[in-house]
Amino acid sequence: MLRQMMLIFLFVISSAVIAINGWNLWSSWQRTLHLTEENARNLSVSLSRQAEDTFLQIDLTLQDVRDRINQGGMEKQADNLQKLLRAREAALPPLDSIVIYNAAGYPTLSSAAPPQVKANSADREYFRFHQLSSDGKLHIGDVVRSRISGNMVIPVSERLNNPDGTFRGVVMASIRLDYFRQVYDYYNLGTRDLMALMKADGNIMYIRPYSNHLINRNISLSPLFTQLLTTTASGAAVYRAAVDGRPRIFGYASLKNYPLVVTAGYDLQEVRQDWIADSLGSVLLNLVLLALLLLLGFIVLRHIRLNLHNQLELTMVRDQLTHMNRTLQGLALVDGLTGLANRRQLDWFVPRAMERAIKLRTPLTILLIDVDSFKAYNDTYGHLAGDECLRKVAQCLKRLPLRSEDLVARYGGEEFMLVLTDKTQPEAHLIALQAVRAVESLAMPHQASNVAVKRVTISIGMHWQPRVFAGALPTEFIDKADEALYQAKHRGKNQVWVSNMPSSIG
Ligand SMILES: Nc1nc2c(ncn2[C@@H]2O[C@H](COP(=O)(O)OP(=O)(O)OP(=O)(O)O)[C@@H](O)[C@H]2O)c(=O)[nH]1
Repeated sequence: MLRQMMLIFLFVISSAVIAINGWNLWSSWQRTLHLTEENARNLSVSLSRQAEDTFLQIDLTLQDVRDRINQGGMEKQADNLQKLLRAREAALPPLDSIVIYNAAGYPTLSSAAPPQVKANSADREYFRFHQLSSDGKLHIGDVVRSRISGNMVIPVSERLNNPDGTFRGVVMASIRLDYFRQVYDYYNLGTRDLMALMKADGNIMYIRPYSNHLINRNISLSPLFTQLLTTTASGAAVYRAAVDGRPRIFGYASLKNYPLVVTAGYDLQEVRQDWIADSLGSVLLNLVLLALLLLLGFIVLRHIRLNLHNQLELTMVRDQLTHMNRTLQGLALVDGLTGLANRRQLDWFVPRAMERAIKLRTPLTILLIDVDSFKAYNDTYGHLAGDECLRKVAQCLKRLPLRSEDLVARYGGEEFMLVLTDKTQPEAHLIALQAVRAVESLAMPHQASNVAVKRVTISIGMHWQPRVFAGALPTEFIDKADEALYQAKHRGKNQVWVSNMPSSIG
């Protein structure tokens, strides 16, 4: 029972420790995910603001140049425009150059003097865009390598119109890609974490970690464009990056005024590794505590088992001793030849029977039984046959209708005694007569007997006492029965003689 309780206790405690730790780990992981999503979202919003500012400054510069050209023409204010372009380039760090192209695609004015005639841009995507589109909006083109500076740049441009609305050329400000490298490197991120500036159509403009072959790659099939941006302008989510298929915790934000999107993604595996490294200490500590608890539990269990084992052994030894004791007691109280109670038991029993009779005021009877002419039997049939004869007489006496309170015992030699409790005199007498007849009925031949039937017979001296009074001695009873036995023998044997009776009832 104790063992089962201990096992249940250990099971419950270990399950509770494991469950609590599991729960803690799970909530800690959920917290980490949530915090990382928050960080990613904040970072992407911050990057989008920075990009918004950068493009706004360029936008305003281009609008200014366009307005001046529209108002005063190109040729008249060429010098002033040239100065303006240089001043703006110097004032705006992201700028690589500002160039004004004519309708044929040749640079007519540039912040980088002198304008290179060879650097024709008529084939550029942004140039063709403005050639075809007359809406006059700011256009952010694909990343290109500048034919003026040789740098990778993002061309931001506006269309220039003749007074009649026909295409006059393009004013283009190029932003150095390197500028975004500087900005993005400012943030201390892991090697697999990712930041990207993209056009709203999914074209990558800048990506960190930088990879040349990813520039201008279109990832419009990424969940960012197919799902997330269709519902919210900014947010966070876990998905596989389109560029390398690695799962990341992404934050994303669209720019308010420009068709651009910024994402910042924390590598899920790195986040998990950091989280594991952080949690490992407490997990190990808990595991060690659990192991210690289990160890302690099993030591206690072992002690319980040993104690139970010892107790079991002690019980077995006790039972064996009790059994041996009973056997010894039995041996000490039983007559070896006949299996009846022996003299020792009889000596103990008679006073108890007397006490009981005194207490209950019931009669008590003693029958003293003697095998007739037994010396002659021994002499005739031998001592062993004599033993066998005694055994048979004993069995015969055992079969008498006695109660558990009565006792039949071997009194000594060829003599037996019957102690009958709570019997009326006729009842006791009847039992005595039954005993005499039963032995005679055994029909054991006894040629040397001086009893006429020439069989083994017994004589019984009976003493019946209606009341036993306090102070009476066992010997008084036995003596009376002995006297009666004497009478039975004297009067011809094979009969019962009742003490104080005038004649035997044979
Ligand atoms: N075989 C055998 N004989 C025993 C045992 N105990 C006593 N005897 C014998 O029993 C006989 C008793 O004989 P006695 O006391 O002279 O009396 P009896 O011959 O029976 O004559 P009555 O009593 O007058 O009939 C003795 O010879 C004992 O040796 C015993 O355990 N086994």
